[in-house]
Amino acid sequence: MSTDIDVDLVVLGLGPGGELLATEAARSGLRVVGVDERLVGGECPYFGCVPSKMVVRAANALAEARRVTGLAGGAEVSPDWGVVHARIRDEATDDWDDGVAVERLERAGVRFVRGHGRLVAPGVVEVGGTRYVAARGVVLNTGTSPDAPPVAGLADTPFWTNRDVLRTAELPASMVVVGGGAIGAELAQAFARFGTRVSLVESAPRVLAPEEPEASAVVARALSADGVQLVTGATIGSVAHADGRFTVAVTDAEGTALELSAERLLVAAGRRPNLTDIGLEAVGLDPDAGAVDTDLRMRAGERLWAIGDITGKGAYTHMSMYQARIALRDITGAEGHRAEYHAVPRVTFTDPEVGSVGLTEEQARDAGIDVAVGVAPLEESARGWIARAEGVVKLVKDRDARYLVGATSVGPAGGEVLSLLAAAVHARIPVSTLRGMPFAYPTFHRAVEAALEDLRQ
Ligand SMILES: Cc1cc2nc3c(=O)[nH]c(=O)nc-3n(C[C@H](O)[C@H](O)[C@H](O)COP(=O)(O)OP(=O)(O)OC[C@H]3O[C@@H](n4cnc5c(N)ncnc54)[C@H](O)[C@@H]3O)c2cc1C
Ligand SMILES: NC(=O)c1ccc[n+]([C@@H]2O[C@H](COP(=O)([O-])OP(=O)(O)OC[C@H]3O[C@@H](n4cnc5c(N)ncnc54)[C@H](O)[C@@H]3O)[C@@H](O)[C@H]2O)c1
Repeated sequence: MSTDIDVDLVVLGLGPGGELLATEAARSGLRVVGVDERLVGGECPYFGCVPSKMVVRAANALAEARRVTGLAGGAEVSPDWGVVHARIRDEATDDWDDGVAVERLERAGVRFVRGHGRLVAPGVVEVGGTRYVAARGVVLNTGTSPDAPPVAGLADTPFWTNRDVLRTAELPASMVVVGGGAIGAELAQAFARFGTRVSLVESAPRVLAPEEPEASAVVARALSADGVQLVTGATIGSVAHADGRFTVAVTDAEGTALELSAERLLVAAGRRPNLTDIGLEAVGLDPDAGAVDTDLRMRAGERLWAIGDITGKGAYTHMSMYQARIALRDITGAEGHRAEYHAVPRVTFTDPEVGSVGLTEEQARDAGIDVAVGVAPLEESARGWIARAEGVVKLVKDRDARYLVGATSVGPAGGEVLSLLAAAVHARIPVSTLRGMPFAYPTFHRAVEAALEDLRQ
C-alpha cells in the first residue's frame, strides 16, 4: 500500500536548474517536494563544472608560472596534486556531502526526499512507496550519467569517469583519456600540466569536433605543446586491465596499430540521459527518445515540464538554470521571456579557452544560410602579440540578414571575449552597427574588430 501526499509541485532530480526552481517555487508559496537519489545540486558542483574548473585553474597557474621563463626570468614549479584535491574536497564539495545544499533547500521551504523517483501518472511521482500528487505538476531535471562506448573488454575494467577522476587524491603517473570532447580535452591538458603522461584518443578526425575547425586546430597544438599524445580518427579495438595497468589497443587515422599502456583510463566519451527509469511511459512519453521534447515554456506534457541536459538543448549548467527560470514563470503564471536557442553560449576551458555561440560555419551552411565568414588570428592583435598568445576569432554572418548567426573566440580569455559575441548573436545586432564601435586598445577582443573587417573580403 502506498501513501498519497498532496503537494503543489514535485521537482524530480535536483541538478542546478531543479535546485533553483524548487527553491524559488517554495519561496513563492507553493508546497514543493524536491527529489534526488544522489547529491542536491547534481553533477556540476560535485563531479562537473566546479571541481573540473578548480583543476583547470590550478593547472593554468602551473602553466603561467612556466611562462616566466622567456618573459621575466626564471621560476621553479613543483606541482602538488594534493593542494587541488584538498580544495575540491574541502571548499567545493564538503567531501562530496550535500548537507549544506539540503539545509538551504529546506530553509527555503522545500520538502526534500532522497530516493529514486518515478512518474506513475500525470502529476504523480512515487518515491519509495510514497506517492506525491502534485496539483500544479512535475518538473523533470534528471540530467545525465557518464556513458561508456561498446569497446571489447572495457566494461570489465576499473576505468574512471568524471566521477572518479575529480575525486582522486593521487595523481596518476600515466592516463589514457578516451574522448576529446570538452571533458576529455580540459582534463587531458590539466593532468598533463600536473605531470601525468597523457594520451588522448578521439574517434572523430579532430578534438572538440563540434567546434569550428580553427578552434580544434589551436587546441590540438596546445595539447601537444603540453605533452599530450593525441590520437585522432582513432578506433579502439579493445581494453584490458592487468597488474594495475590498462592496455588500450587503438588503430589511428592512418591505420597504424598502437598499444597504449597507462596506470589509469578515463572514459569521457559522452553522456547518457537519465530517462529510461523515470516512468516516462506512464505519461505517454518515449523513454528511449534520447531527449524530452519541450515547448518554449519548457512544457513537456500534461502538468509536466522538463529542464536541463535531458531537453537536448545544450548540456550546460547555464542552460539548466535558464530553462528553470522559464519553467518557473510558467508554473507561477509570471510574465517573461520564453526559451530562445539561437544564441546558446558555451565555453571549453582548455588553455586557450574556446568560447562559441550560435551556429558554426558548417551548421549555418547546412541550414541553407548564405554565409560570409571573417577570421582573425589572435596573435595578430596587439595584445595577442604582446602576450605571445595563440587564438582566433571567427564570425559567421548571414549575408541576407546582415547579422552574425555564430561566432567563436579562442584565446587566453576566449570565454570572456565571447560575451560581446553572444550579445551580438542573441540580439541580432547588425554587422554595420558592430563595425561602428570603437574597440579598446590593446585588448584580446580587438580581434573581433579585425574579424569584422575580414568579413568584407
Ligand atoms: C566533468 C564535467 C565538467 C563540466 N563542465 C561544465 C562547465 O564548465 N560549464 C557548464 O555549463 N557545464 C559543464 N558541465 C555540464 C553540467 O554539469 C550539466 O550541464 C549540469 O549539471 C546540468 O545538468 P542538469 O540540470 O540536467 O542535471 P544534473 O546536474 O545531471 O543533475 C541531475 C540530478 O537528478 C538526479 N536524478 C536523476 N534521476 C533521478 C531519479 N529517477 N530520482 C531522483 N533523482 C534523480 C541525479 O541524482 C542528479 O542529482 C560539465 C559536466 C561534467 C561531467
Ligand atoms: N566547459 C563546458 O561547458 C563543459 C565541460 C565538460 C562537459 N560539458 C558538457 O558535458 C557534456 C559531456 O562531455 P563529454 O566530453 O563527455 O562528451 P562529448 O559528447 O562532448 O564528447 C565525447 C567525445 O568522445 C568521443 N568518443 C565517443 N566514443 C568514442 C570512442 N569509442 N573512442 C574514442 N572517442 C570516442 C566523441 O567523438 C566525442 O568527441 C558535453 O556535451 C558538454 O555539454 C561542458
